[in-house]
Formats: sequence, C-alpha cells, structure tokens
Amino acid sequence: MELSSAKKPQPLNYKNLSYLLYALILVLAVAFPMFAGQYYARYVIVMFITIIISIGYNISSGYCGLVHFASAAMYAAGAYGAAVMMTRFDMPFIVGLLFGILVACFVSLFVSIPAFRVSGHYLALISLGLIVIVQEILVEWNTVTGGPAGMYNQGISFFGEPLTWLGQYYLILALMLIGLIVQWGISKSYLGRAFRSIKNDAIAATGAGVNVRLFMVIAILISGIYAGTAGALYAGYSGYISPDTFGFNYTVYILLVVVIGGAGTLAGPIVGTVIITVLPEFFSASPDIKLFFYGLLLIVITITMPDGIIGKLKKFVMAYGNEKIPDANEVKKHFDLDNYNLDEDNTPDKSEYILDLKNLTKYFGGLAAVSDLSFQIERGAIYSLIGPNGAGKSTTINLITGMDRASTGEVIFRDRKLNSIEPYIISGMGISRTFQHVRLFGRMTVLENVLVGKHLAFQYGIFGTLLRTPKMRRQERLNKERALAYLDTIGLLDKANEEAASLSYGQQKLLDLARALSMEPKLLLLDEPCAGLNETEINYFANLIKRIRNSGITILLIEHHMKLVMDISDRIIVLEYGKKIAEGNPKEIQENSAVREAYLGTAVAEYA
Ligand SMILES: Nc1ncnc2c1ncn2[C@@H]1O[C@H](COP(=O)(O)OP(=O)(O)OP(=O)(O)O)[C@@H](O)[C@H]1O
Repeated sequence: MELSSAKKPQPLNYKNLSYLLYALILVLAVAFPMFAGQYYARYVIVMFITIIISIGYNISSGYCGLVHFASAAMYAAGAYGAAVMMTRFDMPFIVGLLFGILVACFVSLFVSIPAFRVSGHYLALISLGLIVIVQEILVEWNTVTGGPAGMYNQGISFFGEPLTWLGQYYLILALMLIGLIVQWGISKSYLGRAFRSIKNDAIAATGAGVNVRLFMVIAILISGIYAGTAGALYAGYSGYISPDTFGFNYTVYILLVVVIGGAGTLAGPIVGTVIITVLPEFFSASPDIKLFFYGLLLIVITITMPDGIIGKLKKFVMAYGNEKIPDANEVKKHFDLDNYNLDEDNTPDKSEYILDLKNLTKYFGGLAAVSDLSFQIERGAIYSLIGPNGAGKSTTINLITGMDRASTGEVIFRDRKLNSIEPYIISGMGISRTFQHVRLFGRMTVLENVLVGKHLAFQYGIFGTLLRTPKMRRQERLNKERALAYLDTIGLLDKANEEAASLSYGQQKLLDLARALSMEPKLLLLDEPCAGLNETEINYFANLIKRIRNSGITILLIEHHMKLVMDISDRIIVLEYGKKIAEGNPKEIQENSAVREAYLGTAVAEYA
C-alpha cells in the first residue's frame, strides 16, 4: 500500500540558523553596556526580566496549553517576598530571591489545583480572581507590604556590598540565560514532550501514560519559579515596588509577549519582548498610544500569525523536526515485529486469561451503555467486539483503560483489579489503545508522537533534564531509535520529521497504532482502526494486526468491517444495547441467528 506521498523539498536548516541567531544575541547582550552606557542598559535589564517571566508563562501556557492570567500575581509574590525579606527581616538579596521564588510557587498552587477540575476559559477566570486577591492583599496588608504607597528595599547586594549597575546587568543577563537554557532542556526532554502532548490532546496523553494532573502542576510550578525569580530581581533592581506594577495590565503584557513571539517556541519570549518593548518607542512614549499599539498588534498578529512570529518562521522554513533518519535496515536492529519476544515480566499471573470482565455495568444517567457484561480474553489471541452503533463497544474499552469508571462489576487484568486505578497507570501496566476518532498530538512531529508513547520508559529526573546527563542522553537516544523502529514497522519511517496533522487519514490511523505499539503493551485495544479506510489500507491493517498478534501481543478489536473481523479474529463477542448476545469463533458467530437478526443481517450473508 502506498501510504507515503511524494518527497517534499529538503527543509532549510532552521536549527543552525537559530543557533547563529542565539550566538549573535548573546554577543550583543554581553557587549551592549560597554557601548550603550548605563541609561540604555537599564532599559535592557527590564527586558531581561520580562524575558524571564515570559519564559515561565511560555512553558505553562505555550507548551502545556494552560491559559491563565496569573503571571502578575506570581510576579508580585516574588517581588514582595524578596522585598519583605530584605526590608522587614534585613536579609541579604540572595535570601530574598529564594524566599520570593518560594512565595511565587505557593501562589502558583492556586492556579494548578483548580486546573485539575477546570480548563480553558474557566481556568483563565480563576486566575483573574487570583490577581484581584493578590492586589487586595498588597494594598490592605499595610504593615507588611507598605500598602498602596509600596515599599523600598536595599537593592541587590552581595556580602553586604551593593552591586554596581554593570554587575546587576550581568547578573540578570546570566539568570536570563540560565532560564533560556532550562527552557531548551525541558523542550528537548520527555518533560517537554509531555507538556506538549497535554496541550495537543490531554485524553490521548493520558492514554500514552502521561500523568496529566502531575505534569500540569509541574508546568505551573515552573512558571511560578520563573515569575518569582523575575519578581525578586525586579524588586532588588528597582529598589522600590508598589501594587500598581502587578495588576491586570502586566498579565496582559506578558500574554502579548508570548503570543506575539510565538507560544510554545524557544525564541518566542525573546522576540516578543523585543517587539513589545522596543517598537512602541518608535511611535510615542505616551502610555495611551502604547496601549492602542498593543491592542492593534495583538489583533494583527493573531489574525495573520496565530502561532506568533517564530511559529510563522518555523512554518516558512518547514522546521518541524530535524532528527536524522537512518535507513530501514539500521532501524530494524532496535525493534522487529516479526522477531519480537513479548517481554513477560518476572511476576507472571496465574490466570489463564489476560483480561477478565466480570458483570460490568456502566450507566450514563439512566442509560445502561454496558450492562452486566462478562467475558474473558485468552493470551496471544485476537478477540473482536462487534455490534450495532451505540451497542457499548467503545464504552467497554473506556472501562478497561480507566477512562470511564464502571458503575458495578470488575475489570481484572493479569490478576489485578483495575476498577479504581488511574488511566495513566493502567497504560503503564501493559494496556494500550487506539481511538475510534484518531487522537494524535497534531502539532508534534510523527516521531514525537511515538516518543510520547514511550513516556514511561524515560526514567531520568529533573536534574537529568536540566543537566542533560549521560543517562538522560542515553535514554533519549535509545528511545528515539526504538520509536523510529516502530515507525518503520507501520511504514511511516520517512514521515518521522513531519507534523502529525499533515498526514493523510490512513497514515494518522497508522501512527495511532504505532504509538500504542510503542508502549510495549501486553494487551492492545484497537477501536475501529479501519473506519474510513479503503480496501488496500484495510488489507494493510489486517496484515499488521496479524503480525502483532503473532508477536505475542493480545488484541481486542472493535470493528464494523465484517470481512476483516471474520478473517482475523480468533474469537468474537457480540453486543447489543450494552448486553452480550453471543460469543464464539467466526463461524459460530456467522451462523448465530440472534446475531444475524440483531446486527450482521445481509453483511454476513454476503460474506459467508
Ligand atoms: N460520555 C457519555 N455520556 C453519555 N452517554 C454516552 C457517553 N458515552 C457513550 N454514551 C452512550 O452510550 C451508548 C454506547 O456508546 P458507545 O460509544 O460505547 O457505543 P459503540 O458500540 O462504541 O458505538 P459505535 O459503533 O457507534 O462507536 C450510546 O448510546 C452512547 O450515546
């Protein structure tokens, strides 16, 4: 089957281009105070601080997709935390900085905990509430914050010595560079891929083994660390802070920086800051004109470049992925479906069946989508679940994977009851799935989609991520090689660097399968993998499914395509209105009169 389209022109080397730009910016930033003097250096320091807070916002919102307006609240927490430590407790700047970060992290919890329950505009509304509350605290808690009049502090000093303006410039530049390097490290790690998978499709991310809630908390916590650092630096550098600085306008300002620069891109916060800070100066210094300019810029950029300036640039040079793709023979060393030994762990269960559903019932309101359903699945077989539309097939898969909770009954997988286990843990236990309506991480590359499927195979921590330790690099390399091998297995190796959303429908279905397969499941649940495909594609899938079964992986297939089901199934279970009406081998099912009446009708008559 020809699933690959004609080769596209070789993309320009975006990677080298951006390295060159970063080097230029660095040289410029280091040399700037030497030729520009103190007045302009102060201006650039504020830009550095803006970049720091914007990177944090970019990680939580640009990468992880959590749109919130809490930047100003976390920034205020950092600034006041540092100032209070320095002024009220006479502590050195470094203690103020650490305390400011701590307070900002605490404030970040008020965004991340609600994010468990709400998302989208509800989360944005909650974060707006947070700004109002923080403003009130700053204004009313006079004895600590100085109230509306604000508070002064001793400024940035080390060992009792105030830092010169040049020292402050390089300190803040160094922290900004660290911030950029950390952002780069995160984006190149499984942490960054997990964030982006959540933004693309949180349900698919859960299915791939990502603990979505935990990673949302981490993303917002990281933005709290950046905002806290920026706030403390601002307090120390300016020597005076007041509540006015940390209002709604500032949050919108940071949002603008990230949206205009390019949310979810490495250089977005830099480009956005430069544009938002420098461009208005060419028009006028008047605050009203500036606001007008910001508003206009937001409208124009959102309409013409929804991915921001860097996002547009990346599209222009087609810089989706730049992984080197080895040839197929090389790739097969890392995974070969036809010579695959299913890795049974050291604690094999005693049960004869890999999956055992006992009297499973699921109500949606008054509707029993699944009703008193019991069946067992033998290891290494292909079982198919068939039935008319609305019979409860997908719901059964959702109950097995923990994406829906059973009203009554039990799901037993390898002797373990799954009923109250979180879906991402179930994925890690050896059950993976594809989705009826393909759920890919559309804005990630084909290779990255499969790598998210390998999420649980990454075992390096935050230090590995930030320091790019040998362990981290080894795991990244090995899993990349393996992910490429899965792509080769399903025939998409040459598409590894392309955006998943750009694939044809058949290719997307294949990628969904590759991602599920990359999780090294013991039980693979396929929800209508062939819906919407043509005969050639269906035959290709049928062959793949049989090869997967032959490798030892057990399969539960939902499919309406009867020829495929009858050809490849070892056993078939038929549902109607959530109830099992028949079970048997393909021949028995074809001959079953109740099944013919309820579902198969002429379809089987034609097939038989
Ligand atoms: N989240 C939900 N909330 C309410 N009702 C639901 C929900 N999910 C499924 N249902 C209902 O449960 C019944 C079974 O749906 P399900 O999707 O499991 O059927 P299916 O056999 O997979 O159908 P199809 O072949 O059309 O995909 C349907 O009546 C459906 O409307």
